Amino acid sequence: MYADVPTLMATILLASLTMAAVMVVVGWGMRREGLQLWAGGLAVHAAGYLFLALRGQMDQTLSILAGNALTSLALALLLAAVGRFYGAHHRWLALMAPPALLLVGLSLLLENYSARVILSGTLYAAQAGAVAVALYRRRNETVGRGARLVTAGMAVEALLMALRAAGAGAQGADRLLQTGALQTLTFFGTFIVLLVTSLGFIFMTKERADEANRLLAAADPLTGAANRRAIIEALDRDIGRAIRTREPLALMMIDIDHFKRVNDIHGHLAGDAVLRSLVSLIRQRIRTQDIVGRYGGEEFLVVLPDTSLAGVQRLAQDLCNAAAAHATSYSGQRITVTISIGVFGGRLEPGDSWDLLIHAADRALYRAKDAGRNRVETTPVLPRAGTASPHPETFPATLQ
Ligand SMILES: Nc1nc2c(ncn2[C@@H]2O[C@H](COP(=O)(O)OP(=O)(O)OP(=O)(O)O)[C@@H](O)[C@H]2O)c(=O)[nH]1
Repeated sequence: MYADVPTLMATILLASLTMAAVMVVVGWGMRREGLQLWAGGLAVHAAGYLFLALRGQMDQTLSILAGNALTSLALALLLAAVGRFYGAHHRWLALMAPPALLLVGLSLLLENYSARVILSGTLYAAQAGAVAVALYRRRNETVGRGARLVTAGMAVEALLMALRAAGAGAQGADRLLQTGALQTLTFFGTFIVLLVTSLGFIFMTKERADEANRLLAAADPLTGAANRRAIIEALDRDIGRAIRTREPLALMMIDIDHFKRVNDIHGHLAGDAVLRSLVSLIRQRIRTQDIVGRYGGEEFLVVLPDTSLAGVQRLAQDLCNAAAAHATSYSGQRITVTISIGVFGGRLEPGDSWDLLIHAADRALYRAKDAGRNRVETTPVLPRAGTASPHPETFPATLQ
């Protein structure tokens, strides 16, 4: 099936304009996400196709030069949009080099159709490939599937354009301008890529906003640690994994000693600063897979997957010493506190639940307080038998 080229061009033009309009609406007020740049790229793409489609009804040189330079500029804007999404600084000179190069090259090759297709196809392929590579490099920083759509779409576009250039090189014929299998393939391909990548980019911004909201909802606003619900959910999830893998799991319950005095002597805001600096002290010492969460006022939980009792004991003692040696500066005052830590560490069995672990760590903490504070107490034992639910009020709705 060979399709009529002007019809295909008009379809791409309309699709570009429609997607640009959709992005302007979706991205209103989100300038930093790059949606506006992507929409600008689509609008420029539409303008490029208008010049290309009007060949025969306008000056041919203008149609060729403007049509191709604008198409290349559109791809440069898409690359800029991806850069903006990741907060990178634009290197406008490098971005504008391909359209400028194309403009100069095509002016010199006006009489040679296949050379023009080879040049433009090669440059478009490089530009689309650059977008795919930029996204692929940042794959670990990206949440969701939107970026994968854009990466795949741009890789396909690069391939199509390379094919187009190679086809022109092989055929060396003016046939490409008319309807032909390759021509139809590249136009249909570009049409699909345009829709897939634009939707993918919208998903990217949406997924990132969702992730930011999710993190915000899971964080304790004062300290930035996971909030009570989030830390219990993390503990519950890691318990399930530890039971499956038979790896040990550890839990620390950390409580600031005589914290009431800090508030009474230095004020509540100074107390808040102490809480924040304790969390950063903990964070400096734990691994990336460990999670710290605020369980209550001045009580924190740290969940440590794949950690033995001996390992967590060393870490807890180190934390205890570090906290005692640390002073929080707050409006000219230097506030020192000590902490007590109750630790559970060991292997779990099917049926063990998060409230058992919290109960075990809580009991150890109680012993640490009882033994004079500023110390670590550990237990490898869970209060399994006859302990129905020591903290029934702490069940988050999602875990019931
Ligand atoms: N500044 C501040 N204080 C808090 C916050 N949440 C709870 N607190 C205070 O933490 C203190 C906890 O006091 P207690 O439970 O008596 O315990 P403690 O004084 O630390 O004594 P021990 O735990 O027995 O060593 C109370 O004074 C609470 O007001 C908070 O977000 N900010």
